[in-house]
Amino acid sequence: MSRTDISSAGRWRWLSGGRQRRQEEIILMLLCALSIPSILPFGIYRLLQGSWASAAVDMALVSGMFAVIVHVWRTGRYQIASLGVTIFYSLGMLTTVYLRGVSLVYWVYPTMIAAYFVLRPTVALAINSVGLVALVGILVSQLAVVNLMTIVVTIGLVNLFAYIFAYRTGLQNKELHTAVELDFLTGIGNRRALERKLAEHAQERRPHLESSLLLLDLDHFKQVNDQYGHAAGDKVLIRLAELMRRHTRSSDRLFRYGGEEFAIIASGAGLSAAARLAEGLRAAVASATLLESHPITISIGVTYMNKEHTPAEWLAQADKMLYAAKQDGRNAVHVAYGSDYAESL
Ligand SMILES: Nc1nc2c(ncn2[C@@H]2O[C@H](COP(=O)(O)OP(=O)(O)OP(=O)(O)O)[C@@H](O)[C@H]2O)c(=O)[nH]1
Repeated sequence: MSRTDISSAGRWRWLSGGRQRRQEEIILMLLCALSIPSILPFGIYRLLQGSWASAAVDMALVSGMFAVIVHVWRTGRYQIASLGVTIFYSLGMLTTVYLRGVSLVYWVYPTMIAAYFVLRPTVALAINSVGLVALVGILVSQLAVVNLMTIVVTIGLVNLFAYIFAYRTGLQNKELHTAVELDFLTGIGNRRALERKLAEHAQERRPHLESSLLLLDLDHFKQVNDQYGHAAGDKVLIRLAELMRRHTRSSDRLFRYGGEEFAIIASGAGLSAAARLAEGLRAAVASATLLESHPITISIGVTYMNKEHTPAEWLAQADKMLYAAKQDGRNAVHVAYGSDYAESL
């Protein structure tokens, strides 16, 4: 885990129950948690007034929010819960307006905006549009056309602005994520991207999606820098990344995780396929001209990403193999076979 990840995880630790949680989970739980004190007093007030139907709607909303918090807290699953909360909230809001009339239409605005916090903008817009049509159906007999139009136009504008804001924020987040995870020199993933991909694979529940990890290191790269200069060294790094791209599948993920250290997550590759890929890469680099008048070679350590082990253990195992390849005289591939690993050549 990078230092930034550790510090942001620390910031949310009190909310996460000691577990690392996605931002979406926390937003959904916070939204539900804030809804409870916002709705509960009205539910109690209506109970005291004897407005049983309205009180029942309020109490159902409060109980629903509480159930969602418990579900997301325990399972970490937020996608279906987000959709469920939005639909549940919208139905509650419509029922309240139906039961108590137009004076409660103010609840429509925060309810609809909340949808953009927990759902993709297009899904939120679709649900809110259906909600708006239903609202018009409820209010059409109670209001003059001009008043109904005012409500429709203001709700429409609130949705339009919320949609544009959510869409732009999503786009910026995506761009930021891409930029933060790219190696500026070679254009492949950086260490942060590698750590995220390893963590994702560790959490992947489908057992047939196996992968292997290759760690590659340029041999005697210091000599290249010392003899030809840093710019020539940079050119070698760029050319090596290009060669790696050509020799891997589009589903494989490439990273520069250190100065002259690269990694590949070979998707769908068991240990034998990964060993063949590593050997092919080693031979391709040895026979390519990455630097004119100077032979360039790489050493590679390979390990199977066994789900019984952690990302840190995969990295340590591959690093051990890389070290062994260096000890073996370099320009070599070492593969972690043994009882710990699922496959052998
Ligand atoms: N040009 C360039 N050089 C880099 C970059 N990052 C690290 N290096 C160089 O990579 C070299 C790594 O040297 P060492 O760790 O001694 O490894 P080595 O010379 O490759 O030796 P072995 O790994 O043992 O084969 C150093 O000279 C670093 O300056 C970079 O971004 N560009």
